[in-house]
Amino acid sequence: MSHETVAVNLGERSYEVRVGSGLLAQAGAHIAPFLARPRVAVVSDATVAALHLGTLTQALMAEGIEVVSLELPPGEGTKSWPHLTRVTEWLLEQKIERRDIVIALGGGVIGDLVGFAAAILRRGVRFVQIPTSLLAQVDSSVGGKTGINAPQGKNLIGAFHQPTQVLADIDVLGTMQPRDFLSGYGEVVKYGLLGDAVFFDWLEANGPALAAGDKALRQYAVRRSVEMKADIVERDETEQGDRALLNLGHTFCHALEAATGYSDRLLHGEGVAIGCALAFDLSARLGLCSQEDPSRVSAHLAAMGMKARLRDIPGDLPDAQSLLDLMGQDKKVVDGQLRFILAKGIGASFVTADVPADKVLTLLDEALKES
Ligand SMILES: O=C(O)C(=O)C[C@@H](O)[C@H](O)[C@H](O)COP(=O)(O)O
Repeated sequence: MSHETVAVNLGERSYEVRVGSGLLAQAGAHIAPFLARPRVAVVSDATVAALHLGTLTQALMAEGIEVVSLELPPGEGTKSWPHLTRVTEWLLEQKIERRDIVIALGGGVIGDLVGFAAAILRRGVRFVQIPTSLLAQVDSSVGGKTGINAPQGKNLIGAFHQPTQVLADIDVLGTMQPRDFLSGYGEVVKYGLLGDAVFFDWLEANGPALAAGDKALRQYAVRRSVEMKADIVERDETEQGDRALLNLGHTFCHALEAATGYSDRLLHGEGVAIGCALAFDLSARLGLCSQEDPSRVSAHLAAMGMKARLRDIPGDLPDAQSLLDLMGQDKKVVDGQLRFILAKGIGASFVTADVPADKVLTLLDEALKES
């Protein structure tokens, strides 16, 4: 089966992201060249393990690789200290050495948690990402942001630790629930909005067919998203500047996720999509882009059947000031000053600290009152 390769060029931390059909069933052949001895540890969640761990195990064993595996509970609650402790102590019990490879098989939660465990185990072991959700394939498996959540906010504890390889098998997206798939699509839209207007045009034309299951369109969307992420990460691996562009929509999203208790009320990619719509609304209000741009963003999200406005989040939300206070824990805050990703148009985002708090408050207040 054919696959495409996107290189992430980071000197001695460089690696490839392979995108295509049938990669899971060939994982042994892809991973074997990196192994110092024929043994790997796989960490997954119970839902993903039931669907894909058997295929992965067979693929590894076919190459003579011994497999030990651990299954964790699915859900955002797993990105926490207790499960980090469990993973790291299990890897130590399995005598995983520095030159071994740990495999993260799952969505963003498993990738972030296992990547962080790999970063701190014996001061750093290598790991391979096998992302099984759209969100993980286009975003969280690439770029080396690993970590867990804190009561104070999402992803507040973590490390930069690049994977050794990423295997994004398009076929596994076929087992995703539609809501989870569309949540991942929120991150795909983000790439068009932040830096590639032509890609956003393409998504407007092809998004519905892609969501309906067209594999060639899915492969293109994943590959293009990964290319864009790789390009930004190569320029700024540790988010000193440009990498913050990948946070388009996330300042609002992180506050909304905290306000909804990281629950089923709002999935991460849904929050990113709503956050992107709010960032474009704010940009238009500040006179940075035309009023047509936020309308186009909301129209595309609505056409995809996605949440696009605050009113689409079920249940009550806190008031505008409380949401603004939640944004205060954002990792982009410098000297207590919030930084936003705003846009001069579709595909033309930039990072700025020059956003009056009263404009954000008014925007949120009005959005909360929409019915
Ligand atoms: O990789 C990055 O850099 C990103 O910001 C990508 C985001 O889409 C991703 O959701 C990330 O986990 C959020 O990062 P955070 O630093 O705001 O927690």
